[in-house]
Amino acid sequence: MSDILENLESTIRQRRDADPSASYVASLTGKGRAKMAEKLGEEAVEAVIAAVQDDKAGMTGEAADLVFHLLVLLADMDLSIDDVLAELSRREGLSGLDEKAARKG
Ligand SMILES: N=c1c2ncn([C@@H]3O[C@H](COP(=O)(O)OP(=O)(O)OP(=O)(O)O)[C@@H](O)[C@H]3O)c2ncn1[C@@H]1O[C@H](COP(=O)(O)O)[C@@H](O)[C@H]1O
Repeated sequence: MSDILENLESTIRQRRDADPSASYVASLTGKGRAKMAEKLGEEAVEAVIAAVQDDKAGMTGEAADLVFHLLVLLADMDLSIDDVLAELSRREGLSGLDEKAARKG
């Protein structure tokens, strides 16, 4: 699974400087970080709608769009999926409820 994410991350990094008329990644990158963030938000809303409608096929597609646009934004911030996986690994075994309680003191 993470091979697919790593390959996609590598493709996105290569495509950032491609011809925007031939590459969606290059075209979106050229529009700037605010536009990338806006697209991520749009895809998140579309995923929310698919979830509320219990549309499993729609959700699969929207989740893929969401992950793709997240990777585009991470690349723009010079972050990688490995950074995110390291953070998830750090949290492994720590209950979200315990973490919330610790934050609230
Ligand atoms: N995984 C994806 C991927 N998922 C979604 N998308 C594109 O993301 C866009 C999503 O935008 P919307 O659904 O909002 O559609 P839209 O209305 O056309 O978009 P806007 O006009 O609002 O920007 C669509 O154009 C999709 O085709 C993707 N584009 C590219 N990839 C991967 O990135 C690689 C490089 O792509 P290029 O940079 O285009 O060569 C590809 O080989 C794929 O592996």
